[in-house]
Amino acid sequence: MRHPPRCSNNTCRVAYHPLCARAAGLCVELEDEDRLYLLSLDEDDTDQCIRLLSFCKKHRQPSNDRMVTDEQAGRIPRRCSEYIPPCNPSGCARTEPYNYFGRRGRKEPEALAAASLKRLFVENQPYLVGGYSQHESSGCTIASNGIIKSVFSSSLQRLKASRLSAPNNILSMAEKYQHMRQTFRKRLAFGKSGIHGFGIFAKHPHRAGDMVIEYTGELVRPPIADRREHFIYNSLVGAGTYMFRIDDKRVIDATRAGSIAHLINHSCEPNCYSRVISANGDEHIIIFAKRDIKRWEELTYDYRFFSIEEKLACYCGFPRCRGVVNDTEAEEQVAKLYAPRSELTDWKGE
Ligand SMILES: C[S@@+](CC[C@H](N)C(=O)[O-])C[C@H]1O[C@@H](n2cnc3c(N)ncnc32)[C@H](O)[C@@H]1O
Repeated sequence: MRHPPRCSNNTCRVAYHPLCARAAGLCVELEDEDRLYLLSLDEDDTDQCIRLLSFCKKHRQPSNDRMVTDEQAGRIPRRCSEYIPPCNPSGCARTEPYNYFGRRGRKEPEALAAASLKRLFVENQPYLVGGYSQHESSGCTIASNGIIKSVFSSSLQRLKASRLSAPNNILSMAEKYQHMRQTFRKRLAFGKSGIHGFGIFAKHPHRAGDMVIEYTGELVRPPIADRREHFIYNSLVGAGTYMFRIDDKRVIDATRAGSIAHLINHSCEPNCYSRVISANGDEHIIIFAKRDIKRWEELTYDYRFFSIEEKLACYCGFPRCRGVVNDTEAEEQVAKLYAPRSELTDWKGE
């Protein structure tokens, strides 16, 4: 993810670190947010670039300013001082919780604040592939030892049928991986989510089993991830946590580096799922389509958040929402073996 290194005002040369800018309360927002609901990734850009506008203290301005100069949208250009904001039922637009009316599910500010506090504890977990398993539509078999076998018959047919059909020679998981990397900018966009903050949306329909995007970032050990969460990012990033736990020894930190996959929100009825796969000798966290996904659907997967003690309220708003992001089933299993320290007594022997 690349952020603007300096003030978006054309004449200004003030530069700052994007996370510091956010912490300092500088305006950091989507370009042309008023006109575009979703921002497409620049297809020619070789970086995975999220285009955000930010302004230094001097040029910081209400977001209405861009409405003022938005000639393309057919509005009459006016001076900022002449702009009168529309009436807001609660009296002041700035008191509204973010995207209040656009949210699905529960939206109480207290619940949002609680979720924000608990974000520290959220870690996505992929499904680790054990033994041999074959996803219905992926057309490939992944072995636990990392050897990938291609199932030639169905893979090619399905890829051809897909809207963004892959070249005919794509057969193996490694080749599908390459294809996914080459096409994700054309297939995905990010924008404001009805669930939380920003989310990722499908610009094209996807089919069940399609490799959608890789979750990339910095590979760190859990103690480092914990330290970063508690001491660094908590004060700098307001949106959520971007840690993805692969296993007990490895965590992907996508806070400062990585793909836009870190913007995919959780849902209790997700249209995607995560898997660790081996391709080209390396392991990768891949987000796969769980079912057919329509154009402009928001991508979601089950975070499988695990914590016996913490509950994180879920806002996915789907009928079968568990109410929490937690993996309640897994937690129940472990809870049977779990006892708080206070209830533990010394082993006396028999
Ligand atoms: C990896 S971020 C997802 C992107 C996030 N929407 C953003 O704008 O940065 C994970 C954070 O998003 C929030 N989140 C994602 N899905 C959620 C859901 N279904 N309900 C509540 N909060 C959610 C949580 O705060 C979580 O810590």
